[in-house]
Amino acid sequence: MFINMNPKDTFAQLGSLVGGLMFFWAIFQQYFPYQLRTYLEKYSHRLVNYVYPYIQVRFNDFTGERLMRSEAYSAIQNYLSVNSSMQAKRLKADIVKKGQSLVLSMDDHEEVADVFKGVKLWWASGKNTPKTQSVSFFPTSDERRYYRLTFHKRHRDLIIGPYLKHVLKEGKAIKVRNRQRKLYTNNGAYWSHVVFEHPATFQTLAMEPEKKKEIIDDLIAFSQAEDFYARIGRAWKRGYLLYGPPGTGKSTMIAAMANLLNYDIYDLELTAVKDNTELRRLLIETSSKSIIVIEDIDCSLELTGQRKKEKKKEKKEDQDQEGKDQNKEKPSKEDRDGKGSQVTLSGLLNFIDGLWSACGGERLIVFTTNYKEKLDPALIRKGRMDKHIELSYCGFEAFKVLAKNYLQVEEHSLFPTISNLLGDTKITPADVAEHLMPKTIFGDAEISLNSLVKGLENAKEEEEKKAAEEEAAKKKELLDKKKAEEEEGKKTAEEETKKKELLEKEKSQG
Ligand SMILES: Nc1ncnc2c1ncn2[C@@H]1O[C@H](COP(=O)(O)OP(=O)(O)OP(=O)(O)O)[C@@H](O)[C@H]1O
Ligand SMILES: [Mg+2]
Repeated sequence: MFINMNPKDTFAQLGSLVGGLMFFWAIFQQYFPYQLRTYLEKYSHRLVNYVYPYIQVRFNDFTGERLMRSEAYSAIQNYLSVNSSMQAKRLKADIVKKGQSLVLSMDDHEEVADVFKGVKLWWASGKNTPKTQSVSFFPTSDERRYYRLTFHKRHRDLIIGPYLKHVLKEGKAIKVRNRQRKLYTNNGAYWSHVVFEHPATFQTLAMEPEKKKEIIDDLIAFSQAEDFYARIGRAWKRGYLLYGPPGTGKSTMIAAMANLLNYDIYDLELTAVKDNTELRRLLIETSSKSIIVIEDIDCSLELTGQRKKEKKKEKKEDQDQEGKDQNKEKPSKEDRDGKGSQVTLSGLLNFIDGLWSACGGERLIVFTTNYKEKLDPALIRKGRMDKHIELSYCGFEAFKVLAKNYLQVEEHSLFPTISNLLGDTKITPADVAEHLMPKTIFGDAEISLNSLVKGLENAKEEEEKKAAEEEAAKKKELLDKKKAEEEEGKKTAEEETKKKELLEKEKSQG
């Protein structure tokens, strides 16, 4: 009768046989005296347990008196989505990420099998419909769903312990992967968010392949290092400093990081934060699996007291020095509306090191700047900013990534010329990308590459002109200095002779 059935089903059949017998008992129960009845019930349960060596665990979708949605139920639902879509015949589909993807789960009264460390077990879905008088073809809100896990009692320790832990962890991870990610920005002391849908990935990011691989490996190692951080007693966070000229891909890299790790982004505008207390409050509100970004840290952190004065002086000197250089000073909010943030460097440092990071884990902190040398060394020391990544002008390897992405071209006769020109010129990936944008509706690669060559030649010419001008200015400066020195020497010599003459005159008179 039970040939070709899995052992659990065989026992289930046996179980229903025993159940049937018990049903008949129930009918006759009424006619038996009470004591005899309880005696029989006790032994019938023992008999069932003896014949049916499987354990069942039930996970309801709502738990507690106030009927809270069970976290375990939704984790199990996510965990079973892969098995369900392969094994179950009747499935339920749900849309996540605002219509971007479908998640399948098994329909009511379906069963799927799973294997853990060589042990087979079964998950069945079911629902309890409340006993009501009225008959309805539509689902009622009182329906309670559940998952029932069945396994052999000799695997009790393995399933109750490691297996269920594994199910919950995996289920939560799948949920995180399926969730709609968010980009948070602070409006004063409060975060507001929009859906984060930046298409940048590390594949589309133009930079040398080895450097890119190193960063990806570092990020993945971090995201999987929960146990390691717990073991060494450090908060699970990591700081990145991205520095380089404007248009070299700092912001693009942050988006690629978020897309790689499936993290949310908190874009913190420091100049809009009133003081350290507000800063702390904002940071405590950030969730785990997120990147906290402070862009242009050199511009946004206005320091109070002595440091502020020093910084202003420094800024002025730097501006004098850089002159017409492509200086991209952004006015701070203080400059814009006359009342500024009181956030101090020490407040910021406390936030990076501080206890706030103990609540929840998995956070990246990313600072970007165009001028790394302007930053206070305390801010960027190891342990605070663990990894310093320079994003620089476009080299040939980075160009090849852009050519492949923008033009779908991996080889071209113009490549050697472009390679030479890139070696001699400082051009940002943003400028290269602009040349590679399709110029016609057909997106002719030849036209784009020629435009780039022309752009590079112009840039080279300008750089040479600038260098020649600088050289001439330097020469002139040297000449002027020499002239001034000569004149100074002449002046002192004249004064000396005058003094001598005066002395001699005094002597002859005396
Ligand atoms: N390395 C790169 N790879 C791919 N695209 C890039 C890269 N760098 C720049 N771009 C392109 O140039 C544009 C500007 O880049 P991005 O905003 O990332 O620069 P940034 O370094 O953050 O500049 P800023 O210092 O002004 O904030 C992006 O939209 C992107 O398309
Ligand atoms: Mg940027």
